[in-house]
Amino acid sequence: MPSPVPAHPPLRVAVLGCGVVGTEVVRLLTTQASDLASRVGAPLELVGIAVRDVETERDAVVDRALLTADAESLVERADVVVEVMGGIEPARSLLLRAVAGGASVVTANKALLAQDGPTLYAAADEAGVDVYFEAAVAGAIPIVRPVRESLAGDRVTRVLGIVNGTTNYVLDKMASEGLDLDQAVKEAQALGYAEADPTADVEGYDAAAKAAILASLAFHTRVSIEDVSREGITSLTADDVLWAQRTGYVLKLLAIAERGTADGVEGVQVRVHPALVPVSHPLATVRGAYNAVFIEAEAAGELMFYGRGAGGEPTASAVLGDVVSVARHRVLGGKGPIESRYADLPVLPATSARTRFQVRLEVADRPGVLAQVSTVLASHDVSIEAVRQTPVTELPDADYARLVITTHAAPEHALRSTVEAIAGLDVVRRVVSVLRVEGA
Ligand SMILES: NC(=O)c1ccc[n+]([C@@H]2O[C@H](COP(=O)([O-])OP(=O)(O)OC[C@H]3O[C@@H](n4cnc5c(N)ncnc54)[C@H](O)[C@@H]3O)[C@@H](O)[C@H]2O)c1
Ligand SMILES: N[C@@H](CCO)C(=O)O
Ligand code: NA
Repeated sequence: MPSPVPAHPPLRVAVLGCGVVGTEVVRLLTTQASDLASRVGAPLELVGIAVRDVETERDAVVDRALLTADAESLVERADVVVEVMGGIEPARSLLLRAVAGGASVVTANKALLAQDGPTLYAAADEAGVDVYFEAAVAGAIPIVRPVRESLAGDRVTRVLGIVNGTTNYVLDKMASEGLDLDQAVKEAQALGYAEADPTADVEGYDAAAKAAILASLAFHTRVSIEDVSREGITSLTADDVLWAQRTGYVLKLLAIAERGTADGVEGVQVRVHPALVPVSHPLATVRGAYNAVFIEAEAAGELMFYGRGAGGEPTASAVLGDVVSVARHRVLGGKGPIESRYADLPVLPATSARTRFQVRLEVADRPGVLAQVSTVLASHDVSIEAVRQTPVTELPDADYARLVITTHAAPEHALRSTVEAIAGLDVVRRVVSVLRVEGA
């Protein structure tokens, strides 16, 4: 026998946006209504769905009578506002209006939070309502709550994540099926993983937004998207993917936030860029649109959170979890955590990061070349970990060889000047690529 639904008055829920995620949120709110009511202690009554155009064709689960183009008045009739429309405006104004009117909010909008989250957090704190955003980072994976609550007693030192499903899907398809970047992006769009403008995915903006949110939570410091050094995957070639495989790595777009020092100052360093991950590292096994976040904390040690990072249904799971939490607070009292920024660490320049690198070169195939290249590395204090030289067998007349050099950790600025000096050597025909190695 299902337990009887307690006699608390219904909580009014408004959903803003009815696209990939919104449709699934509406579906779960509708089909799981009875279980959700039991878990919350009150029925969740869907009072409206804000859309751009009420005439647009919709999934059958969406009750057309609930559609409205008037999002402003909808938020004023709700106890809980779910924002899944994306973009900065009008999402920001609508959420501020919602909290000012006493509603708690749940949002999947990492772009907004990474750009101007603190304005919303402050307004919600002032109004005594909740802001929950589990879906904003790594879709269905519980990561916001673990970092902001479960790890609140520990000292996080590093967060390393695959937090963009589209780019992971694209890189995986390039490696496993030889698709080119554009073909793979189209597939990711069709599957509902990509942002409205997939440039946000492939140029790393989406991952940078998530990196900023994770860094803020993990290090109790305000980090905005402008603080994140960012590089996307658009300059990666099929050849880069192939050479990664040949040398024992997998190419991934990583979001990295870590404690560090620059000129004796302790702070945090936050960056997004493609990186070679050794095949033996847990992050190398993350395929398709899956995401994973690897956390190092002083007492907990290493933790990895893994699951579906994109797609309507998985993202809606995270949204609904938040809806239940904020709704429970309405029924039972209590409130979720507020913004924690007491540590106020400086955000260090990207050039202060120390990483390993893999440099691929085309060099003259004659004696003494390797010695010249390694002399340049040594004179810049960059230490070599491995070198691999391969003749160019597919071009019988080629008078050059391929050289792949993997370095030990070196500061980014040292590596840049080293590569410049190597490129200037007569025996070097071309610097083909310079990629960071992470997770080793
Ligand atoms: N798709 C995913 O896998 C995923 C995962 C995690 C988070 N998110 C986030 O969830 C949000 C929604 O993503 P999506 O993939 O569902 O996008 P989408 O483009 O499929 O849906 C957004 C919907 O909101 C509507 N909308 C936009 N502006 C509006 C306005 N001013 N008034 C009324 N309706 C408006 C659009 O018409 C569209 O139907 C974004 O913030 C996105 O970053 C998406
Ligand atoms: N476009 C995003 C959606 C999930 O935030 C991705 O590909 O990961
Ligand atoms: Na999540």
